[in-house]
Amino acid sequence: MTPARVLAGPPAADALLSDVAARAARLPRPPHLAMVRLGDDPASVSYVRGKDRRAREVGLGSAVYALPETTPQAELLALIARLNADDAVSGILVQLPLPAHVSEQAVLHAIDPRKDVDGFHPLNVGELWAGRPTLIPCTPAGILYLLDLYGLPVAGQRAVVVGRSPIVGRPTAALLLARDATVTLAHSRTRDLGAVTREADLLVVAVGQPHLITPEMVRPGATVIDVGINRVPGGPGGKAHLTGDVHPDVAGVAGAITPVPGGVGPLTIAALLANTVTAAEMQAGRRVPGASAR
Ligand SMILES: NC(=O)C1=CN([C@@H]2O[C@H](COP(=O)(O)OP(=O)(O)OC[C@H]3O[C@@H](n4cnc5c(N)ncnc54)[C@H](OP(=O)(O)O)[C@@H]3O)[C@@H](O)[C@H]2O)C=CC1
Ligand SMILES: Nc1nc(=O)c2c([nH]1)NC[C@@H]1CN(c3ccc(C(=O)N[C@@H](CCC(=O)O)C(=O)O)cc3)C=[N+]21
Repeated sequence: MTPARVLAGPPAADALLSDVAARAARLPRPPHLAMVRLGDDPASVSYVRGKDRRAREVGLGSAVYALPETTPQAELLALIARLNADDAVSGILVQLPLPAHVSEQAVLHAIDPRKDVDGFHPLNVGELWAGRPTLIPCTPAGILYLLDLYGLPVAGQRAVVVGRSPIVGRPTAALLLARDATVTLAHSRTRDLGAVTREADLLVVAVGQPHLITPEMVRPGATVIDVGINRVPGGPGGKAHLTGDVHPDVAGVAGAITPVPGGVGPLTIAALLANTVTAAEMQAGRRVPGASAR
């Protein structure tokens, strides 16, 4: 079989970001993204830095609130309340995971749903599952953008999503359903995972286990989206390197596949900035919530 087509993320992200920049330039003032992170987890620091840099590159305002790991929940909620009330702030992102003394649920409920550029507020989650998406979680939005850009069909496809987290698996399943795929959502309690994944025309894997998906679990010709980002030892010079949830040999079976790194990750960031512009457009009265996304 011919090796799978590689669905490269960076060119797709650039295409989305050029549209983001054009939409931002049409607004009366630049959309502004406020990002909050607690503590100094190296991955979080690096992701937030990447988002901040890309935001500026496309003409968005951006500010990072780097708070100590020990910040009390009440203080974090007070900051969110200030950002909610500030008309100059279009979008708010609180980087996850949060330290154990802070309730993720309390924080996500506190963000104004119209500024919720992660799409994690229960109001936006509900709209997504009702098929009326407004601010869509960034990784699922990025995956759909990637599929559309590479001309891969979604409607009518048998889609299997492995992983049911609130930030990736669940909203991806909801979005694929809104786009008329026939969706199965698999997880750690799924019996005979391989039998389920082999049914997929479109397989999305968001688990966090290196090389969980092996070639015999994939239907020949399927499209495989590898969301996993795992840091494993044994990279060049003995350093850790990044690898996905999908075994590299799957490229010999699949019809199309996303690499890690350089696949879904860059689209996640681009989708966040697209959401920031969407939020700013809604706040400027230029867009009706619910009239988007499909
Ligand atoms: N590229 C990007 O932009 C992003 C990448 N990621 C990466 O994606 C991966 C997943 O992240 P996230 O969703 O936050 O992870 P979570 O740990 O929150 O969720 C993992 C999910 O995988 C399921 N799972 C665990 N083991 C198995 C198994 N053996 N078989 C089937 N399902 C299993 C779990 O099932 P159960 O619910 O039953 O426990 C759970 O639903 C990570 O590697 C993360 O780094 C995350 C966000 C963005
Ligand atoms: N509130 C919140 N919103 C998020 O969207 C969110 C979050 N919290 N917490 C953590 C996860 C993870 N995430 C990624 C974003 C970009 C890359 C990315 O750009 N990855 C590059 C490589 C990056 C590297 O080299 O480490 C790539 O795949 O090519 C990865 C992962 C967003 N998340």
